[in-house]
Amino acid sequence: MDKIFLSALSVECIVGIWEWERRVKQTVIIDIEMQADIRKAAATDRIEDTIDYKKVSKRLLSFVGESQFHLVETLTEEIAKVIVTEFGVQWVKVRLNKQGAIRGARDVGIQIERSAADY
Ligand SMILES: Nc1nc2c(c(=O)[nH]1)N=C([C@H](O)[C@@H](O)CO)CN2
Repeated sequence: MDKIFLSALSVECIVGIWEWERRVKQTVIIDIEMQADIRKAAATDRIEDTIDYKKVSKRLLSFVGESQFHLVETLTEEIAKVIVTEFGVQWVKVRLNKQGAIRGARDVGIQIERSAADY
C-alpha cells in the first residue's frame, strides 16, 4: 500500500478539560499517513492525479486551529473524518500529540486508523 505522509504538523488550538485550557491555545503535533495509489500521478506527473498534501495541510491548519474540543480523542477523530470525507482518502492513520500536557512525560496523545467504511 502506497502512502502519502505528513509529519509533525504543529497547530495551536483550544483543547482540554480544565477551565484555563478553554481560554489558552495549546500546541498539538499531528502525524498523518494516507493511503494513496501514487502510480497514476507518477505516470502523468500531474498534481490532479494525486492527493495534494499542501491542500490537506492547509485544511488541517484551519480546521484544528479553529477547533475547541475538550478531549484529544474527539479532535483526533474529527481530523480523520475531514481527511477521509473531504479528500477521498480510503484509509488514514492520525497520531495527535499534546506534548507537555502531562508533567514528567514528553508526549501524550492518541493514534487512530480509519477507513472510508467508517463514515
Ligand atoms: N484520555 C484523555 N485524558 C485526558 C485528556 C484527554 O483529552 N483525553 N485531557 C486532559 C487535560 O486536558 C490535560 O491534557 C491537560 O491537563 C487530562 N486527561
